[in-house]
Amino acid sequence: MSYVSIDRPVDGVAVLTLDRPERMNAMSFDVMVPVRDQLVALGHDNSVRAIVITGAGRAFCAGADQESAGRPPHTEGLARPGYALRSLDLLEDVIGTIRRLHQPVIAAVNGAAIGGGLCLALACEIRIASPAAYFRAAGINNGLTASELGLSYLLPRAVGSSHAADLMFTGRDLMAEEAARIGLVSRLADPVLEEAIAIGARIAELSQPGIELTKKSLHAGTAAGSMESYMPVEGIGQLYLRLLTDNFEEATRARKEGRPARFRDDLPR
Ligand SMILES: C/C=C/C(=O)SCCNC(=O)CCNC(=O)[C@H](O)C(C)(C)COP(=O)(O)OP(=O)(O)OC[C@H]1O[C@@H](n2cnc3c(N)ncnc32)[C@H](O)[C@@H]1OP(=O)(O)O
Repeated sequence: MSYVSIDRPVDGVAVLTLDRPERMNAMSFDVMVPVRDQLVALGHDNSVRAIVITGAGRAFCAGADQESAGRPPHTEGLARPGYALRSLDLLEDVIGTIRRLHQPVIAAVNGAAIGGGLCLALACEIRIASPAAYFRAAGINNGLTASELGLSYLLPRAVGSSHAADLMFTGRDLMAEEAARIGLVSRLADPVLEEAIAIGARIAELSQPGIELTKKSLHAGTAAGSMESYMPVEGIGQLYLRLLTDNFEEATRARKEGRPARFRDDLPR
């Protein structure tokens, strides 16, 4: 039984669906090990230029699996704190994998995104939501800390420290419209998956190294100590593509000729 499916609805775009709707796509080992492995495999597939993550059924992802009976696989001989840590390691690995992929990842949030599900959405570079979606920093409701899987790093950067604190201290539900208003998601769309695939298709048309370097600099720039120290790094990326591809000249020609640019990323000078 596989709880993850991969589709290729259009050239260059892969859709990974968490597919355990009866458990609201909660993050059990048997869901998240294949999620991690499939993401790594998509990362090595050069025909995939953008990845969409969504959930089957009513939820995007209900966070940590609260119903798994017994011991997760590969944890024989470990006491409970030991296998709880292994479970966290796996989820952190998924979040880190998304950030390390060279392709942009788009969260198509179709319903509840709770606890780790919120973190999964936040790890994606682009988040869009269905009007039915809602979000909850649920760790605090479960007697734990709301800080998990990068939330205290990612959420304030997405919505600002005041909104992040409001959500993390109260564990309240953030409905789709408010999520769009405070910038947690960039668009609301119905059907959300169709819109996410269209965004992926647009990305797939563009220069691949340009997109890859943009992803790297988006993350490095967010973490940089100062704009002045970071601008030269951005500049090196620009120069690298300017010197190694013909894309800038092609974009200029295309603009003058009133046609879409045809980027070729395989032109060594
Ligand atoms: C490191 C990471 C930490 C974390 O992620 S902490 C956060 C852990 N997650 C949660 O606290 C969420 C708990 N779940 C809920 O609050 C609600 O559920 C939802 C908001 C997700 C959905 O509510 P509704 O639409 O009313 O559906 P329903 O009847 O509660 O759930 C449908 C079925 O899904 C199962 N389910 C829901 N969440 C989880 C989960 N996290 N782990 C395992 N199963 C879950 C339920 O039990 C139920 O199943 P059945 O129909 O057999 O009663």
